Amino acid sequence: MKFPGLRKIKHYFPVSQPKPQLPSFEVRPELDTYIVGLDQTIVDVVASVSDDFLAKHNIPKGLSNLVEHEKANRIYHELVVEQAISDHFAGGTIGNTIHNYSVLADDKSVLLGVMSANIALGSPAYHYVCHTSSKVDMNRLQGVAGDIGRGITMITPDGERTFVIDPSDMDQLAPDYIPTEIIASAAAFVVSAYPLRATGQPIQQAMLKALADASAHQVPVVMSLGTRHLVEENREQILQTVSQYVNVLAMNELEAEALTGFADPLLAAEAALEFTDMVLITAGADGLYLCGYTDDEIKRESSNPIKSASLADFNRFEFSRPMLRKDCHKPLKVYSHIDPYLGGPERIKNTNGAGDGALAAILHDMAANHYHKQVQPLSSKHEQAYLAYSSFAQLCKYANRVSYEILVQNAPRLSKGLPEREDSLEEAYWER
Ligand SMILES: Nc1ncnc2c1ncn2[C@@H]1O[C@H](COP(=O)(O)OP(=O)(O)OP(=O)(O)O)[C@@H](O)[C@H]1O
Ligand SMILES: Nc1nc2c(ncn2[C@@H]2O[C@H](CO)[C@@H](O)[C@H]2O)c(=O)[nH]1
Repeated sequence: MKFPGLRKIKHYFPVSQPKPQLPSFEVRPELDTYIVGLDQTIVDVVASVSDDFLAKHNIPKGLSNLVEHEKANRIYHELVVEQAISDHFAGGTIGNTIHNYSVLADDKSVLLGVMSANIALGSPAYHYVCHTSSKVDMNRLQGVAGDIGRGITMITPDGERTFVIDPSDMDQLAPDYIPTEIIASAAAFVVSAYPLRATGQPIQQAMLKALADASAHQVPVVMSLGTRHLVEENREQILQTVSQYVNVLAMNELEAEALTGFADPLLAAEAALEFTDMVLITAGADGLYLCGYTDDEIKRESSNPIKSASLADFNRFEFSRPMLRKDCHKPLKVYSHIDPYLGGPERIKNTNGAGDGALAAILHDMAANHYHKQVQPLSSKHEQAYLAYSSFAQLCKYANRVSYEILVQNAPRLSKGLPEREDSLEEAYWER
């Protein structure tokens, strides 16, 4: 476990102690710190297209559109003929998130989903496996006869990405392949709302089983919302699932509006905190917001400039550490916001996965807290039951930094961790 982007070290974080056992790629619940993600396994087929191409095929821009196999095939072959396809990347919003977690934390994660039982060279499954970190444990995947999903990722000249999803066998994950004992010892369980649109498919039951397992074992549940029209079309079901199971909700500002009715991210976060414990809202060129709860008795005042927007002085207590609402004697809502790192890259060719990257950073910090608590249970860092190692403000810095890295490398999965020298983000970030 690498330390998640540090300020000045005040607490001992034992990362250099050698592990007593021989290393193993398979997760060992009693020994390892890891997170578990459940996803529809998807390979992203990346192509450059014009806005006219989207209009011609009647594809709403910026969204993830589930289409029937015939239509996806027609579009795919047209792109092949036009030589518009530039790459195949492993994708899936949670696959990306846990891969990025494993790269950032330099530690293990477990992927639950399906995989083609026989992988042919150049097949979607082949590309998926080639582009996934070896620290992502794929031993728990369910083998299927057909292909994993194919997500045609169309990048328009403005850098926006639009998906056409051809599911193939990606929704065949059965509840029998949910390993309760692995989820029970995880530092967090992460899932997206996408399976909720796979009506009548086995993955819905599998997801419910995993959510129930995580809740039963007090494993924090993290959910990302996916795409705006998914939220519009399944709003009631999502609200019910979030209220029942979810501790950390991640979404962009469009999804937040579809869920809460508020276009303003702070008001959307305030509303969402009525049914979950922490909210990450990414807002493109406006940066990101992280909001949640702390106990009024241990709140910490920010030394950053105090900002007002739709809520007055909203970031006043952003130096507090997040807690579950149920663990606070007197819950206080805390809000933090950050502008894009260095104002964002000079030129953005592809925004795909920037939000997933931010969530991976939050998960790293949550897992670091879990790790630290296991090895330093008497540390003052654990006098209260905190959800993360760092403060809201520090989490924002880290998440924002990771999103930037995804944007500059034009791919949703990190190929390497953040530069060592930036393990102290403070100097590198704030003084430029
Ligand atoms: N145009 C931009 N300029 C500067 N920073 C940006 C821009 N777009 C995105 N970012 C950075 O990336 C983060 C996440 O971006 P965004 O809100 O687009 O995520 P998203 O829509 O959830 O993405 P995805 O679903 O593809 O993962 C932002 O919070 C910001 O830090
Ligand atoms: N699981 C899942 N991921 C998706 C879907 N549509 C787009 N994505 C992924 O979202 C990622 C970007 O956030 C891409 O890498 C896509 O593969 C979907 O329907 N299900």
